[in-house]
Amino acid sequence: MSFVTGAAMRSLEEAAFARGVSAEALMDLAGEGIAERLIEQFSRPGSAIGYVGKGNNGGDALVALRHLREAGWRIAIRAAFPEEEWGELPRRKLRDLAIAPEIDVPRHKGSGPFLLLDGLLGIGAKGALRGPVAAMAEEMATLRQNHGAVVAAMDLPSGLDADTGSGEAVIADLTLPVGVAKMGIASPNGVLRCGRVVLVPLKDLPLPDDSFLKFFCPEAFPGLLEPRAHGFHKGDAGRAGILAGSPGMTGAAVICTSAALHAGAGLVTLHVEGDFPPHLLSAMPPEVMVRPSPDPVKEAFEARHDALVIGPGTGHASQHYHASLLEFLASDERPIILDADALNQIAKAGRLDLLKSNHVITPHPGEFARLAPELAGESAVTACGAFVQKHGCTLLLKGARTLVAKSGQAIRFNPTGHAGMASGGQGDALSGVIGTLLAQGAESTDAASLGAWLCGRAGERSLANGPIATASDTIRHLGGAIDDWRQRRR
Ligand SMILES: NC(=O)C1=CN([C@@H]2O[C@H](COP(=O)(O)OP(=O)(O)OC[C@H]3O[C@@H](n4cnc5c(N)ncnc54)[C@H](O)[C@@H]3O)[C@@H](O)[C@H]2O)[C@@H](O)CC1
Ligand SMILES: [K+]
Repeated sequence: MSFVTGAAMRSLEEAAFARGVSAEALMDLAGEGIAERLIEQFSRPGSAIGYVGKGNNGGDALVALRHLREAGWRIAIRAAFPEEEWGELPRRKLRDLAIAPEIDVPRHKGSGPFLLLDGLLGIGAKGALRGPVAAMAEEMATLRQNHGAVVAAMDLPSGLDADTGSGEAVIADLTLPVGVAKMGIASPNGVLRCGRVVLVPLKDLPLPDDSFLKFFCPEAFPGLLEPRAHGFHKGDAGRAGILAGSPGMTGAAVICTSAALHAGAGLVTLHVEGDFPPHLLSAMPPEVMVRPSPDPVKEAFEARHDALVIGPGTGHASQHYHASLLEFLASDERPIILDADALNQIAKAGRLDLLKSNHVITPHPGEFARLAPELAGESAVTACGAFVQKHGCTLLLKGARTLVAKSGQAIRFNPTGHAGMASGGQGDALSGVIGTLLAQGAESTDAASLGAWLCGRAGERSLANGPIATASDTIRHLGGAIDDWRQRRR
């Protein structure tokens, strides 16, 4: 599913109108879809306040409020303008609700979540927020900052340019793009202001599939992660060989192997140097086969693994380990994921020529800067595109929103995950999951983007227990994330 510009979105709507779909029907679908998604995000109803401007974006918020009220939420409206100045459609939606906008700043009464629906501006936003719209945006920001309110943006955070993503827009916790994600959401400023992005597909809107940037979600990529046949055996589930951990960084090996197991690998083997502390080996999941050796890299490459994961926590391994890694990489054609210290070694040795189409690399921005210093200052989307034009591997660039790129394919934007996951170990878990998917035969960009989606979703599932998700939390919730993908839960 492509990202679109504001103008392309208007054309899609026009095409739907030409087929006889009414603007009101689209708005009703949008508002209902938004409410459904919001209800899924919270374990119980609370208070929801719709902040509405004059345009159709406010109409989306009003329809969503009606559905939230039916689901047991207390609702209220704050309007930036008197009703006489509103467009025809939002006025109709206000009449359906049969309540009047509040005069004063509302307070959160009762229990449950305190939700603000940002329906001030959508793709009709032009320039900086001004007048009463700016004042309402300020009010939402204060309630978010000081009163624990959660801001959910209808279509876009108000004031965000749909195409460029520029603008001192509302900062949302959750953005619900209507029909198709708008380009601005993937911009650096968009990523900072949108929070989690939960797409609301509209069945009456044809979905374009032609852009250089795609939104990675279950509807758009059917067929990945199919349920297992009854006769499935561990050989079908993939043999993952893992080169991870070194003295002082043994936890990376525990996390990476656990994640590989919980993602469904049939057999997981960890290859480590012989001086790996034995008491730490005992911290390893019992299902993992641990192979200490004077030459673990050689052993890993010579074993019958379907895929290799290389690099989490290997920074303190021996010189020989690093040197033989570069040597074996040059000739092995198996799917291999290269993370963390493996990437640092490649950058240090200036051996980017080793990166081939069977490799998935998963740098964070610091590691990426070491691999491609010439791309410093470029946006993540531009940098990914430029990098894969030069190198044949699949690139997964971590960040507030992870991107996956490979030459000749559209760049994929992963919408899952949240800032509470910003901690050491999450990358080790991600590489274990991707390693499993590669070992099971997934194509490299599918393995990388699905790995990112699953880990992000697992972290989101952990939000039920608080705002921080450690790598162990992510691993614990991987099974639920797999269910979510299969059941197309967003
Ligand atoms: N067109 C349709 O059929 C549908 C539209 N939908 C929703 O409608 C939105 C677009 O609606 P509209 O085209 O009515 O536009 P908006 O609701 O985005 O806003 C337009 C209004 O905002 C004012 N405005 C623009 N920039 C401003 C700024 N910087 N500061 C203060 N005021 C500003 C304009 O004067 C205009 O009155 C979409 O983003 C989506 O949420 C959905 O309901 C689906 C169907
Ligand atoms: K909005």
